[in-house]
Amino acid sequence: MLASINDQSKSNGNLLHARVIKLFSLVGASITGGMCLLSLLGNNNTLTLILLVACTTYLIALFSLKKFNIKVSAIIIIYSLYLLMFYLVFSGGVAQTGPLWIFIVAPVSVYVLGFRLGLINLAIFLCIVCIIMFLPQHLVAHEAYTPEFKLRLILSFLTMTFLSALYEYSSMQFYRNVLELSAKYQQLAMSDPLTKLANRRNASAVLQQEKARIDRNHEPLSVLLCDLDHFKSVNDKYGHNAGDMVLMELAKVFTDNVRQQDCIARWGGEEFLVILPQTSAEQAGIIAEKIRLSVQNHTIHFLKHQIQVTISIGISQLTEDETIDELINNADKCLYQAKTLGRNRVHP
Ligand SMILES: Nc1nc2c(ncn2[C@@H]2O[C@H](COP(=O)(O)OP(=O)(O)OP(=O)(O)O)[C@@H](O)[C@H]2O)c(=O)[nH]1
Repeated sequence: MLASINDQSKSNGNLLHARVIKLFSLVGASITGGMCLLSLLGNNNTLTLILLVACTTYLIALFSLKKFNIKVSAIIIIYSLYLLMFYLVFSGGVAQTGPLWIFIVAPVSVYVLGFRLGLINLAIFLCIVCIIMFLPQHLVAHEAYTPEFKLRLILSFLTMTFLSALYEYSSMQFYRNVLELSAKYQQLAMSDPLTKLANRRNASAVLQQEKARIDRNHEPLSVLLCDLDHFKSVNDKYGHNAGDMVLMELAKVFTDNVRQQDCIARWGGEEFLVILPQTSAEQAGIIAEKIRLSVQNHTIHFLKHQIQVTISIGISQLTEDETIDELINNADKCLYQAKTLGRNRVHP
């Protein structure tokens, strides 16, 4: 149950990520589309063609977000953006303004690729930009920038990268803290503070889930309702702290005697509910007897006292047309029978 709540938080995060990537693609397509028209009017054919390709690529990224997944769109956005920037630095764009656009690469990279991968990609990106700018003209003819311009471009790009990484890192930490905190509060809301077992609310949710499951696969499900015998006298004789200790120890005994897939809950004060999926009443009887004997043979040490307790157990198996309330009521009736027949026993 807790895992599913955490999964839900993560899928909400993914949904937000998908929305932002969608926005990036839309903004990218609109800007490159607009710039494409401007360069067409300015008769710059090569730039027009490149911007048209970029605009189409962003539209493909937007489309692939609906058809495929976020990762494909993210890769398309980032690497097409890099290629466009390399071209703008190489050609100088319009009146040497091309390199100004490289500043958008830093925040987009760390957001889309994440902190680590984003930084690695930015380092490689900057190296390639430097190679383009410092490439000797006699090797490949490209836009020539003054040394001052190149130095300032690199320094301001590094500053932008640092700020973007810092922002991404702090929002990552914040997101992690929120996830941890929400898991902690969910844990508190679903478990019993004394025994750390599932609480009644949690057990009810598990029962509803199991009911929905067996309505489909028709597998048996049984419950054991266990109640401590004469627990009041334990409290009266040894004190309330000793009583608490008994409850905590019993929680361990229960846990040691059931399978991983079973759920043990503190149903009430000194009442425990064991939910046994894929278990018939007959099989549940064997488990109940095992638990009863383990409790009987277990000695609880509290200060200088050695406390021994017993439990009574009522068993009920869920039938096809039965509700969860009816299942628990039946188990309660069996438990009552076990108590009237002398306690320290399993019924039926
Ligand atoms: N120490 C402690 N005692 C609790 C807790 N919750 C319930 N109890 C006690 O459990 C006792 C239950 O008493 P009863 O309902 O009379 O039942 P019983 O003495 O176990 O007798 P039978 O069930 O008839 O065998 C009460 O004394 C409650 O105070 C708890 O969290 N800690």
